[in-house]
Amino acid sequence: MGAPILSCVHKGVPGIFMDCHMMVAQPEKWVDDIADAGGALYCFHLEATDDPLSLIDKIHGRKMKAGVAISPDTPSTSITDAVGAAADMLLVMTVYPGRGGQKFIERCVPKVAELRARFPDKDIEVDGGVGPKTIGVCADAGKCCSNVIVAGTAIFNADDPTAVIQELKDVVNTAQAKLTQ
Ligand SMILES: O=C(CO)[C@H](O)[C@H](O)COP(=O)(O)O
Repeated sequence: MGAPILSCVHKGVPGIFMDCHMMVAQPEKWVDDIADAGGALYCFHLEATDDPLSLIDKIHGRKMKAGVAISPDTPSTSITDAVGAAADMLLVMTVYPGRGGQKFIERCVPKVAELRARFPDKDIEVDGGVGPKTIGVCADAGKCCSNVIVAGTAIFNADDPTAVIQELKDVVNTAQAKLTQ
């Protein structure tokens, strides 16, 4: 989806929070377009830039939140303490970027735990192959603790998408509640 579609969605759904995951080369180029289209969060891939801190500044300068994504083969330690502190959200991809419907890559899960240990107050998102069978390991307090979930196939292919959304939310909310006890 490009900026023109985002603009239409923004106009049609007032108040929508558009989390824009930019699987693009040269993510610096699209910040203004996405901001002008009403993007609320601009998430770029760490692998796609040489200067993540300047990019985060640029995103914040356009009044958007900044997300930093890592692909399955990128270690979580590539997100330095400075980058993690500057970002608003960290995204651990649990499939290779490119298309929906891929199998969840469980070996990526420990990266969520490592990031949660270093950045206890950040939003940490998982994206790729997440559904009722895999949500537990993504959300489970104490083991992993991602609090933002992207799910495509599990919802769009479900007989009852509303029920699946509720199930995913319930698992995350239960895990988050354990954390505050
Ligand atoms: O963009 C993606 C991969 O490039 C996402 O993983 C995808 O949109 C989520 O879909 P699914 O839940 O089917 O993995």
